[in-house]
Amino acid sequence: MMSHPLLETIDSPADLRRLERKQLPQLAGELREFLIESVSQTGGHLSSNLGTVELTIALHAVFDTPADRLVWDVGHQCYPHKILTGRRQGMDKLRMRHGIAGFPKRCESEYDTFGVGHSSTSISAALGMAHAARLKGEARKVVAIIGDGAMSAGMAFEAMNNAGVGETDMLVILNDNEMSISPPVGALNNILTRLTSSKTYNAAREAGRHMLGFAPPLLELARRAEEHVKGMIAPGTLFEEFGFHYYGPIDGHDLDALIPTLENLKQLKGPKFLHVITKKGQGYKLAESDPILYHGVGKFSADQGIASGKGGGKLTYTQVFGDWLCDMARADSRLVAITPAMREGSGMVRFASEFADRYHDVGIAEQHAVTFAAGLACEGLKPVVAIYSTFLQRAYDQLIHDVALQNLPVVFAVDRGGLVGADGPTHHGTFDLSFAACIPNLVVMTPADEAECRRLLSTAFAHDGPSLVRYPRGSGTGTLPSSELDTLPLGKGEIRRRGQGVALLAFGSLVAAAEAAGEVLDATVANMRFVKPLDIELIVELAGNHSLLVSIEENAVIGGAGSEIERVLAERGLNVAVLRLGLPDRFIDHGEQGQLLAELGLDKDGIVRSVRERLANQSPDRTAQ
Ligand SMILES: Cc1ncc(C[n+]2csc(CCOP(=O)(O)OP(=O)(O)O)c2C)c(N)n1
Ligand SMILES: CC(=O)[C@@H](O)[C@H](O)COP(=O)(O)O
Ligand SMILES: [Mg+2]
Repeated sequence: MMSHPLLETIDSPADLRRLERKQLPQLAGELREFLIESVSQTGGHLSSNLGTVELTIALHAVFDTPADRLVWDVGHQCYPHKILTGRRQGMDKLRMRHGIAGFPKRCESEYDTFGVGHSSTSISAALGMAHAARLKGEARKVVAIIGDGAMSAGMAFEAMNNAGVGETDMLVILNDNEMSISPPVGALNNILTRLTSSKTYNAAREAGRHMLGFAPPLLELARRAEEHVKGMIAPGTLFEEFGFHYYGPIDGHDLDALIPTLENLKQLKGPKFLHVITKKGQGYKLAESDPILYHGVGKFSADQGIASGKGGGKLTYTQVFGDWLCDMARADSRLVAITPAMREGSGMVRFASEFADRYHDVGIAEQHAVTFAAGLACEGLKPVVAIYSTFLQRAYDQLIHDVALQNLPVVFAVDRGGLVGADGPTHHGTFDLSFAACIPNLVVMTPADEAECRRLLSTAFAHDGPSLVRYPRGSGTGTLPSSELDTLPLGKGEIRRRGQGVALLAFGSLVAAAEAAGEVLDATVANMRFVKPLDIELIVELAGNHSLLVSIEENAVIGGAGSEIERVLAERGLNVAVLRLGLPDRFIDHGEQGQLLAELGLDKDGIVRSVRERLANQSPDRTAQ
């Protein structure tokens, strides 16, 4: 690591506030350099953090943090904030087991005012904090910092709608870098582009400094500034119509514009909206020219950049889905595909270019994505919603009310099911089997490997009703899918191995670990494939000739597939011992996927251990069969 003499003197924002204004550009330079070095060694979110260096310095310089509240949206741009709030040295374990989290986390620091990872919560949370401050008679300031992508979500507008009618003091900063993970979409993006590309923007960049940049007489100046900016940029922006006082756009990399503007805004009352223009990847040429590639990175060489694909890597489930989507689209013209702003992560880049008119990126709008799919299905199309498990949580009512209740044939390709690793508890997809299994009409499938994933996607597509195929982040056993679009029988599992006494009933990502454990235990191993409809015939058969049934799933053990198996057995009066293995009733921290599974006893050794312990404690009348 290079030395960062000024940055190394900053252990808290109070240290930063002691610096002279003229030292801040040097601090920004060192902070940016430190970010590139440290993220290249740990992996993490890079482009967004490079874009918020100056904004973060300005916020901590102007506001009295932690008494004043900074509320970051999504939180993937919070590394400069972490570094300046006493966690610089923790950056070498960023997102690693027992290291600091990749997102703001209340239990990690008093400066992390709101836990986050999902987008578009900041304005609501900040409004709540601002109301609380008013009710408690506390003079603190509250600032929400939200990106242009996150701003497109319904939740952000629900909060604006609520905040704009009152006089509650709060500042919303729109960090507009004209990017979501992929290029931004939608009408809001067009509005922002008009605001920032108008002829007056360059003038406004200068004017922003002059109008809000010098203090006395502050209120008079600010009032004039407000009117002036409003009139100069646009006669009435969308945000003003919501009841916010709109300022900007200003250059979010210019500390001389940011600091005086924030100082003045800090003293104005009511809901305020500051539009800041930044560049994703700022200051690191490679990330500036490919902010998508550098949005979320693994380890890489800071000098050389991310090595271009060498090929030969294991096929991921995401790629299996992406290939299937293109093949199925070619075979069936009714297929349309929808992503809520996750084109790259969901494996849809090729589909988007080959089937542009059947591809819909709806922005960060999971609820809309699902109901939009329902509408398409009503008219005879076959929508495929590609969505991360954790983000589907946002659209639970839409899944039930708009899709399942009307028995509409929408396919949910649910990626990142189970533990996702470094993103941690905000992003683990560990509840979907529980929340999907209880929905009538919905078929719920868990492929055991990549080849089966493709076949279950085809099965889902052929099914005349709602269906969900849930697969994990990364690769599985490496079983290569065929190029066919063949299907599997609905609600039928398979026996992978016949053994004695114990039957392991495994779902999806844990079938391979169950098979390995089955070898050690000489147990029967079933690949259950379907959480709904469960293969009841298979369960009854296994209950008849084994003394212990063990359900194994990468999902909350409460309400998951194992619970369903127990329910089926109880309903039929089958008295066989059941051990349910799955995720415990607590949130699982960040860490490497395999390591987390091992710690939770969901790898081969853990399964063997749990089964042996259970057999050792099992009463003799239940082990007699
Ligand atoms: C509810 C939800 N949906 C999707 C995501 C995935 N996601 C994380 S960052 C991001 C883009 C956010 O864009 P923006 O707010 O403009 O921030 P930027 O990446 O440009 O810094 C998306 C889609 C998420 N975190 N939460
Ligand atoms: C912040 C966010 O929500 C995304 O950037 C997420 O971290 C992507 O996860 P994957 O790396 O699994 O695509
Ligand atoms: Mg953005």
